[in-house]
Amino acid sequence: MSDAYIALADGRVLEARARAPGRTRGELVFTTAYTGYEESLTDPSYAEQILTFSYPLIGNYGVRSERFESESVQPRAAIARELTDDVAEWLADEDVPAVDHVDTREIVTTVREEGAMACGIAAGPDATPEDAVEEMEACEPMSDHVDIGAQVSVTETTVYEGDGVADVALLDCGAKGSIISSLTERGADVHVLPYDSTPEDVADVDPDVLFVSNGPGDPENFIAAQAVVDAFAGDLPMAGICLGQQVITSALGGSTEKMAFGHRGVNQPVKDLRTEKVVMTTQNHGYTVADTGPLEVTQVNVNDDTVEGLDSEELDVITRQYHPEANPGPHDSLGFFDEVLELARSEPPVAAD
Ligand SMILES: NC(=O)CC[C@H](N)C(=O)O
Repeated sequence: MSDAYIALADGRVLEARARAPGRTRGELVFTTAYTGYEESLTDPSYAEQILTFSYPLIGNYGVRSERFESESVQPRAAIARELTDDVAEWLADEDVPAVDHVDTREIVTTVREEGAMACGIAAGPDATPEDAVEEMEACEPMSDHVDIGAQVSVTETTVYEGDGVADVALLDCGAKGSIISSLTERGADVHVLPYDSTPEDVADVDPDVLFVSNGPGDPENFIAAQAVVDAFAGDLPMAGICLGQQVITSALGGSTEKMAFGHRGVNQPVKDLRTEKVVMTTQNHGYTVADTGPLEVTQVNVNDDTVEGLDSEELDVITRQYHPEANPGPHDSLGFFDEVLELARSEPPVAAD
C-alpha cells in the first residue's frame, strides 16, 4: 500500500513512498542536474515549487551544510526515484515533504509536454489521494505570489567584507550564498540589502555597482527592485543574475514572459555571440526575457535561442540568465564576476546626449 500521493493539475494522482511526511502544494518543476542536490534544495529560487529530480539516485554522497546555498530547504517538497536516508532525514528535520519510488521519467515527460503545473503532495501513514488533490486545488499560480521576495530576502542590510576592492550593493531577492562569496573572494565588500530597499537605502551604501540577485517567482512582482534599477540607470553600473537579469530588463523598458517548463540543470549550452564560444551553464529559471528594451543580446541558449546574456555599454549594465557562480555545475563562466568588478572600478558612465 502506498503512503504518499502526488496530485497533478491534469487530474492524475500518482502513488509514491513517503520519505519525509507532510502535506503541501507548489508549482511542479524538474531539474536534470545529476549532481548538486544540496545546492539545489537550498536554492531560494525554488521557493513555492515542488522539485522533481530526473537523476534517479539523490543523496549518494551525503548531506553537508558547507554546500548549502541558504540556511533552509527552499522547495516546498522533493520528488525523486530514490532518496537516500541522509537526504530523507534532512528533509524530514526541515519539515519538507519528500517522496520517492515513483516514475520520475513520467513526471518529467508530463511537465515537458504540459508545462510546469500545480501539484499537491500528501505523504505519511495517514495520507490519502484526496489530501493530495485538495492541496493541488489550493495551489496558486506563481505570479499570484506577489510578495515572494519577503520569504527569501534578508530583512536588514548585512555586510560581507572582502578586501575593499569595490562596494557592491546586492539587492537580495533570494540570493544564493555562492553569488555573495564569488564577489567577496574577488575582494569586493558586499552589502546585502533587503529586496524591498528604496533608492535612498542603496544610496546610503554609496556603492560602485548595483547587483540584483537571483530569486523565486515572477520578476514582474519585484516592483521595489525595479524602482531601484530605474532610479540609478545610467548613474551606477549594474549587474544581475537570473531574476536579476529579468528585473533589470523590465525596469529599463523591456519585458519578461513565462516559459512552458523552464531550464533547470547543469548542462545548458550557451553561446557568446561576440566570441562564438559555447560554454556549459547551470540554470534554474521558469521566466525569460521577451523584449530586451535598450539592452543588447550578447549570449543565447543554443537549444532554444532564449536570451542568456545582456549588455549595455552606455548604461554600464551586464547580466546573465544562467548561474555563473556554478554551485552546482560547470565553472566555465566564473569570469563573469571579474567582469562585474571591472565594471565597478570603471569610470562613472558619461551621460548620453
Ligand atoms: N534562479 C532565478 O533567479 C529564477 C528567476 C525567476 N524566478 C525564474 O524562474 O525565471
